[in-house]
Amino acid sequence: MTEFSRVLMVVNPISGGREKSGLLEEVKEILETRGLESHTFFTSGEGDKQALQQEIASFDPQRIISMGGDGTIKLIAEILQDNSIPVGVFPAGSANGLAENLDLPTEVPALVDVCLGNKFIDLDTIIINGELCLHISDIGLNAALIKNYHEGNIRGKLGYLIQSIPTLIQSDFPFQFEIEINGKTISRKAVLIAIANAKKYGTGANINPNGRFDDGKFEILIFKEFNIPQILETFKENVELNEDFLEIIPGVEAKIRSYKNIPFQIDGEYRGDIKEVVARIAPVKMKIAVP
Ligand SMILES: Nc1ncnc2c1ncn2[C@@H]1O[C@H](COP(=O)(O)OP(=O)(O)OP(=O)(O)O)[C@@H](O)[C@H]1O
Repeated sequence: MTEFSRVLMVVNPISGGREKSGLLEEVKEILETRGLESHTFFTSGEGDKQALQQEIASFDPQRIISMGGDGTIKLIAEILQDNSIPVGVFPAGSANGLAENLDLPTEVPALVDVCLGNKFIDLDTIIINGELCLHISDIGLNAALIKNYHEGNIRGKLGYLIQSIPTLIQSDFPFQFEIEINGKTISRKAVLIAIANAKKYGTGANINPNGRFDDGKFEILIFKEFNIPQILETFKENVELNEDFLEIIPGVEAKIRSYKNIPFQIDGEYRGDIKEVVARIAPVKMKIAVP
């Protein structure tokens, strides 16, 4: 028996390039069978923050289900600003970076069970250059790949794969960085530096094997070389990465500087070529339903 009655579905109708009316009907039917009242809010891509804020204020949901990609979860997090309303995640985006880390079931009824269940994590959130980050942000080669992916025509993992070769040829890595963390300033040459709340990228690559997204910290991941065997290692269940490839520094506040403008991304969205990244753990946590 669920101890609440109002469920708000927040649906991005275009996420992942997938039509989802059938999926939505299936979920709504399950909610109805359980005697739950549901509303559906469709994002439009414009003015969503204000419109969703109004919907939450008027419907007063006790549970929210996000049906979209990381951008949709982020929209909800920006509005909630605390962990009072638990959020269930229905992965329906192009990469689903956060969901990849939650070990969610794939069958619809089982996923609805998780979204409505009583097991939660208090997800840390990071503010990076003034923007909320739930999952992973990075500067360097991966962000260059995301930039080229968004400029290309092919979506999904194949699109990333197709963009990887021109990205590698065009990019003049390694880049020179200066990193301020835990009261120290260090210099490093790296192909990319990530600020990670989670363990895995949306592609499934396990780049931060000891990371936890509810420990009040993030990890700075310094990838020092482009090493294909080590990259392939990140797709294994028990990852062993050597220090010549990856250096990991946990922290709550950090500044990363590059001597020239290089691509930067937050949660899979390219955010321009920049020279400085400032990150700090935010006081706000997000309550996410997990299996
Ligand atoms: N109805 C809509 N039409 C166009 N864009 C929309 C719509 N609803 C939301 N968006 C945009 O979709 C983005 C969020 O997408 P989301 O992360 O949910 O899915 P995604 O498939 O992973 O996205 P992307 O393919 O951009 O990575 C935001 O930029 C938002 O403004």
